[in-house]
Amino acid sequence: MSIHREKIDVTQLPHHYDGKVLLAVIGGTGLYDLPNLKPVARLTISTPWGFPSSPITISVTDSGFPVAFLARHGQHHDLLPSDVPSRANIAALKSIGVKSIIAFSAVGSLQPEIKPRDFVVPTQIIDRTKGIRPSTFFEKGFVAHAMFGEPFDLRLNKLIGDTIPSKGFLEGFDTDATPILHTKEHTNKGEDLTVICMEGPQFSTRAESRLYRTWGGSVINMSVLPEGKLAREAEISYQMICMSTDYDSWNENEEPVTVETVVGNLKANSANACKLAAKLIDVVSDEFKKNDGFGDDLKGSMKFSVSTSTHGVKKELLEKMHFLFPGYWPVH
Ligand SMILES: CSC[C@H]1O[C@H](OP(=O)(O)O)[C@H](O)[C@@H]1O
Ligand SMILES: Nc1ncnc2[nH]cnc12
Repeated sequence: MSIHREKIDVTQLPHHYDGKVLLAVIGGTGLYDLPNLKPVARLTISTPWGFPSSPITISVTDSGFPVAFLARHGQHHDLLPSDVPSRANIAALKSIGVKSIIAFSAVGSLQPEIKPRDFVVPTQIIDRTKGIRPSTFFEKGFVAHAMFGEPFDLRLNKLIGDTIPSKGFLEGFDTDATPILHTKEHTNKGEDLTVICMEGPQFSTRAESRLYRTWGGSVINMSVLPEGKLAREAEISYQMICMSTDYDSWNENEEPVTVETVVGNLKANSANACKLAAKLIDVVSDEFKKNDGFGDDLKGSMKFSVSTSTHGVKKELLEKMHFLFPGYWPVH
């Protein structure tokens, strides 16, 4: 994929895009656009759960494959982790046809071998949020329970691990950093890589950080939940790519993490993050082009995960759910 150097004023782009967009990238702290792609539309989408964090930019790869991009904390990073409108974000992406999401996140490392500027493809999550974030599309009157034992899409996870080399994936790139891509199968001896999701916005105490290490935590952030849960409910395959920016607070020999450290490493590593994002988009778009059901593993899963008899559900609730699942449950 070549770098798209021509600067385009995204505010002047069309506000509609004809056609489905199968892949989305959610950008976290430090990743507010996809500079390697050509933007072709910018959508403002209203959902029954409000507006997303930012307009959704549709860009195309050199081969014309469209990718949606959403900035999790807003274009100017004005949303706290607890205030990210994750339901609107996921619902808006679903409404334009998205089947797979690659979500980027800046994380603290809980393990010495995960160095600042390394990337991690996690396989498990521990929830340390405080229950203040809306974390389901369902509500009183319409009850459903999604599977979440494997919180990330294992097919997407394996595809990334198998096609992007753990070392040297940035070869030839203008950087003095030599990051590693940590994956369960290729660098972690088949052991899960676990992301702890805390509420924030304050960072962890040393005691908390040490506790998470005893729990088997690999990295820590404030954003994989409820995003991952909502993607699961929306039947969208979801994988987070973590970029390590600091050693959190567990290491007695180092100062506890500050935003300065996080932002310093993000800035120094942003070209690497963009390069990795571009590679991942190419790999996933090739998979979609095979047209063999990639991204469809969850299709239909929520239809049969509902506990409430749909005859008893209020019309307004069913209509709201039809934004996500058109045609699933008939409105009587
Ligand atoms: C600025 S450090 C804490 C902040 O960074 C991470 O954001 P994201 O996951 O969106 O990259 C972390 O989760 C916190 O929200
Ligand atoms: N140490 C940390 N804790 C939580 N979120 C983070 N994002 C980046 N570093 C982090």
